[in-house]
Amino acid sequence: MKRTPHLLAIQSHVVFGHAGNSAAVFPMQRIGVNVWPLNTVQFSNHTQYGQWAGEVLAPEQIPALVEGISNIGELGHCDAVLSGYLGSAEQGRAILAGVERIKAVNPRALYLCDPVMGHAEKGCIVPQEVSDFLLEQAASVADILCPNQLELDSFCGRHAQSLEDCVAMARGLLARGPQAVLVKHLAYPGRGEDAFEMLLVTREQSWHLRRPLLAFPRQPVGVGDLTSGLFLARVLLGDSWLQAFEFTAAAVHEVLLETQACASYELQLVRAQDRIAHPRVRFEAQVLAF
Ligand SMILES: Nc1ncnc2c1ncn2[C@@H]1O[C@H](COP(=O)(O)OP(=O)(O)O)[C@@H](O)[C@H]1O
Ligand SMILES: Cc1ncc(COP(=O)(O)O)c(C=O)c1O
Ligand SMILES: [Mg+2]
Repeated sequence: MKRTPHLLAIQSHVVFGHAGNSAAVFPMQRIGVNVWPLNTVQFSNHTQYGQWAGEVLAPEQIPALVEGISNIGELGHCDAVLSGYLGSAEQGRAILAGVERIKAVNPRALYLCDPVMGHAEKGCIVPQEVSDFLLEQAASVADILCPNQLELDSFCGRHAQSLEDCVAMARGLLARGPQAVLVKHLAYPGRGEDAFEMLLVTREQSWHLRRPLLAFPRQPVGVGDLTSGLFLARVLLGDSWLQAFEFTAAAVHEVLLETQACASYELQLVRAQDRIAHPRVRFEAQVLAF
């Protein structure tokens, strides 16, 4: 029997709705991964509501919790670490120490970093020191980086001019150490207006994928977290980079279709659960020549 992978997911938790772990944990479990959620913050709701209650986890809790898992002899079973929304840069440094510790007992373990940097206009609020930490420290430790366009641009210190430029920028990130860069959402000048585009760049190949752009009165939050979580889960389940990319695009699209059909601002993960596990749609990624 195939072993069920184990994944330590370190990102935000919201009591109401879906962002961070509250967007990623259930879908990853639903497709067959044992998830160990470690919540960097516990907020009442995601920050794009403009107000929230709750607390940031004290950074010393991260090594303490990793130590606790080590003490019961389970740390070596961790196949991957995922990090997303961070409450502080100190939390980020504690995560990197945890990743180092896990890799020492399981050198095959992967680290996926979703460099959530915030989007002031959209109301996603992340402290500046967190962005600095992601740029200066996390990118070189990650095996997989999952920026959106804004985060890719921040990493490179300039705005992408074209799709080819996005590939070049992602290759620049690969040069820092990661094996794969998944750009969850492209927004370069001159792109088509009718599609939602994604990009996957590895050392060997680059792929571009289009899925339909859906209209929402308010853009749902947590789509990025759902995307990075499903991508890592599928890689752990044995998919190639390309298979994981195409599956993720299809499963996320299914969630958005369900969310749109319910006219909901929050992702409809429970209602879409069977469609997450067995997407009805399929999007084929195209190999890029450049
Ligand atoms: N198919 C789609 N149609 C329309 N909007 C989408 C679709 N897929 C994702 N989105 C939206 O696109 C945005 C992606 O945000 P972006 O900043 O690129 O990544 P992240 O979710 O990591 O913040 C989100 O607002 C999400 O709700
Ligand atoms: C608490 C929290 N976590 C995570 C996110 C990131 O969500 P997304 O996947 O849309 O980037 C947000 C965005 O507002 C948030 O408020
Ligand atoms: Mg994001």
